[in-house]
Amino acid sequence: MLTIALSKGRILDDTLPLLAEAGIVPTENPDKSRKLIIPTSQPDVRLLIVRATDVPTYVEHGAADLGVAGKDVLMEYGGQGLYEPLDLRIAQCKLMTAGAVGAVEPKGRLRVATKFVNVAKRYYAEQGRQVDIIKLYGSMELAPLIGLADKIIDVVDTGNTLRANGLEPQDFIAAISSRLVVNKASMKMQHARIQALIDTLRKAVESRHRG
Ligand SMILES: Nc1ncnc2c1ncn2[C@@H]1O[C@H](COP(=O)(O)OP(=O)(O)OP(=O)(O)O)[C@@H](O)[C@H]1O
Ligand SMILES: O=P(O)(O)OC[C@H]1O[C@H](OP(=O)(O)OP(=O)(O)O)[C@H](O)[C@@H]1O
Repeated sequence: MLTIALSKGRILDDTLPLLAEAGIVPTENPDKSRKLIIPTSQPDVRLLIVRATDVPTYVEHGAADLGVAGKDVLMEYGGQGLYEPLDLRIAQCKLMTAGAVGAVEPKGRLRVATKFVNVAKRYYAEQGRQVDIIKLYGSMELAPLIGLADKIIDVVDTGNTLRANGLEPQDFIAAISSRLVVNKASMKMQHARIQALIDTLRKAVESRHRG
């Protein structure tokens, strides 16, 4: 059995057409189903529906052989526990700092609200900047508006969410897209099968971006 961990929403929506090119089609619509284990057209391939931030955990521990996770999530998760053989070039955005339009940087310690605590610590450590990191789980844009933090670190695509809340993007941290991740033991034990799937997905990604 090959088990693939995916999260609902944009990753699922953008990954299903790629899996379809490898002949893997869920037997029911995972967006509508309440089931968390979804069989596919291939009797020995199943999908696990997990939270986006949990994908690396499932794959590293071998509960899933493969998964699809945003580079932001992988940067935050850290470690060497997973193979990351393919950039699927889906769910593309940027990891940025952002703050209130026209805000002046505080002289003392900067307060930064984010769900990417490890990324934030690394980023400001590299800059030699003293910061207080405030962990949030969502609605980061609220923090500077309400005086909880001076800045946020979040993913930005169109910038609409920032604009709608009187914030502006500031410093670029990383280009983000979703990656195929593979459990290290699975890669050894089921090498031919997983490599064939990686090759098919790579071709599907390349043909999409050709021309
Ligand atoms: N506005 C966006 N445009 C493009 N890609 C995005 C955008 N927002 C997030 N992403 C990417 O898609 C991935 C999945 O995002 P999604 O919104 O589905 O989950 P999430 O809300 O971050 O996770 P959770 O539901 O566990 O809180 C993110 O990790 C990021 O890489
Ligand atoms: O620059 P933009 O195009 O506005 O995109 C950025 C927004 O997209 C994501 O939220 P999403 O829409 O996924 O909702 P979520 O908070 O439920 O993840 C992210 O958390 C930002 O708030």
